[in-house]
Amino acid sequence: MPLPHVGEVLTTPVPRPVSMPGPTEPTTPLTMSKLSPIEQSKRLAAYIAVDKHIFPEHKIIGIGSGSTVPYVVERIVQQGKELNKDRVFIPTGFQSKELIISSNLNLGDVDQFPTIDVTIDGADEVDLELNCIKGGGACHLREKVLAEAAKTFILVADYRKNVEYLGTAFTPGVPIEVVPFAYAKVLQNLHHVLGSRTAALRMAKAKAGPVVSDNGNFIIDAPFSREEMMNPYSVMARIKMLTGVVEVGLFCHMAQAAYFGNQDGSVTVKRMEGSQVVEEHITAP
Ligand SMILES: O=C(CO)[C@H](O)[C@H](O)COP(=O)(O)O
Repeated sequence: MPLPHVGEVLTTPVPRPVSMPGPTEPTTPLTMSKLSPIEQSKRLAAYIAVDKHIFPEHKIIGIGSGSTVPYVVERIVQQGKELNKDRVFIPTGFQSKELIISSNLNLGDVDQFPTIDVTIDGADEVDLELNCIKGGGACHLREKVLAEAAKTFILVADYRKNVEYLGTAFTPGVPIEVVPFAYAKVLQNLHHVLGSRTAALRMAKAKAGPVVSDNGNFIIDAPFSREEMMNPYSVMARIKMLTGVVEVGLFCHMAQAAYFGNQDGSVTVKRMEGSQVVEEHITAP
């Protein structure tokens, strides 16, 4: 699939259910769709990330969680059955597992494929150095395993997630997965040892009681000060030392690039070049 160039008009088939045959799909500019502006920007970021990073030689692909990732899968499906028949897709949780199955893609797991060619995932926020907060959907344990297993780890998000420092717009705090029997002790340590005074157990919305992750664990959301979040690695390391913590939703120095769909139809790309993060803009009118 040819890659879009800066300034190129990116066109795409009109989305349809993946199981529906559609040999003669009309081509419509990407930004002329009925999606809301936010959804359009998520889709733009996802499509460009797939075009730039998922190549025919990539056979083992990690699929993240959240509301941006369905557009990643939509674009991968558009690469065609021939390319996808020899690929295996590894999910980061229940949602992406269902997405892979309903898109008629081959499902695998990271215990069969501990090395992944490319993982593409969403993010709750990404900072200047490509560190990110993940776990707004409580999937960050598996997400981190798939990010670490990947030769290339790519983030996709809308413009609201593109920030200077973590914790700017995403205010609930750092998502922390904990084993259920240890949650009260971990909370106490967060409050009194690490100084996250308002750290709280994440409660379910349509169920009485706490959110339970795909791994059967609880989630704590722990806010930290701006000053502390300027060094997310240190925050992550201190939380991870607490007994009972399974994983922390701070992904530091893991992503090679992040794609942010903007309201004006452009995409901001932040990518690692050596040890520097460089930023560029791709226009897809
Ligand atoms: O970390 C995650 C789930 O645990 C998601 O990737 C994150 O919440 C982003 O989701 P969205 O694409 O809906 O903004």
